[in-house]
Amino acid sequence: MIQVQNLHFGYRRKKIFTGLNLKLQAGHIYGLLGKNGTGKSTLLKNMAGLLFPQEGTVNVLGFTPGKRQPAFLQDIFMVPEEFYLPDMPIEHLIKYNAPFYPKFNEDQFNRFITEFDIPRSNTMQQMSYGQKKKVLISFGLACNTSVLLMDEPTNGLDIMSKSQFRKVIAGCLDENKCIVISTHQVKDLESLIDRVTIIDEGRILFDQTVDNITNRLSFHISYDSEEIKQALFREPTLRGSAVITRNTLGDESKLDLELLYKAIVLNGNAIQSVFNA
Ligand SMILES: Nc1ncnc2c1ncn2[C@@H]1O[C@H](COP(=O)(O)OP(=O)(O)OP(=O)(O)O)[C@@H](O)[C@H]1O
Repeated sequence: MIQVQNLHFGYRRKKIFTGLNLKLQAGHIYGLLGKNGTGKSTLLKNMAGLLFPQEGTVNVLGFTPGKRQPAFLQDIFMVPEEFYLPDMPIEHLIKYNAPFYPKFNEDQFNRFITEFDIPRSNTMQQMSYGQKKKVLISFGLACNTSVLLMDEPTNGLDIMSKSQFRKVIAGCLDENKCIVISTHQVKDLESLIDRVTIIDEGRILFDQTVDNITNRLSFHISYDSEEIKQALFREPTLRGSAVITRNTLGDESKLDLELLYKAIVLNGNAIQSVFNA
């Protein structure tokens, strides 16, 4: 569905990607993680046709995004980290934008707006940043595009909205859609994503399905000093140590995405060795 091959991209003299490869399939929610400035937004923009590869190719739904063909644009939606919505009521926003998306479903949009508790009578200027963001997310979801890219979607959302966000996203995925979410708010995504992709210094540092991760690794709190010492990664907590160990007993532990991220950044070889074995 999305194939990035040998992507080279940079801003003026600053190289961001020098040969990045990535393949994303339909039916999945991908969590794109990486430190500040590593190129997550840049990658999403290359996929959306907002930036163009300097070398290599990006193929999305069989299209070259940079050509910005109408058939491509009507089947992809990006919720950017920074956005501007013109000052108008929600009805006008729909009236002027929905026609670009043939699969837009107004009933669905209204349902999301209600679930997100958006004051319908307000114009965009009368809404808070979080409320505007929820309008944009609702619109993006209701467009029912095959590809949905979201850059830091939960930034600015309150606690209740974050859990509603997880609920609506999970309800929107089907086997024909691919959702890519770039975020630092890993806790917001933990129960939602089914593949973790970490980029670092222009390359893919880690790319595994959540099933594969929890099959091979166990995430738990340990009080056993020997186990803590042998762990692939450990972090002291107020009660025992949070550890990542090899899942030799077929445990079904819950992925701790923040711990995994730290482990890969700080002790990547140990974690990678489990997957390369
Ligand atoms: N328009 C631009 N002109 C020049 N440099 C840019 C531009 N946009 C981004 N950059 C630089 O490119 C690098 C990658 O930026 P990008 O926004 O893709 O990173 P990111 O991983 O999304 O970061 P964050 O997690 O902070 O959102 C950064 O070092 C940034 O300073």
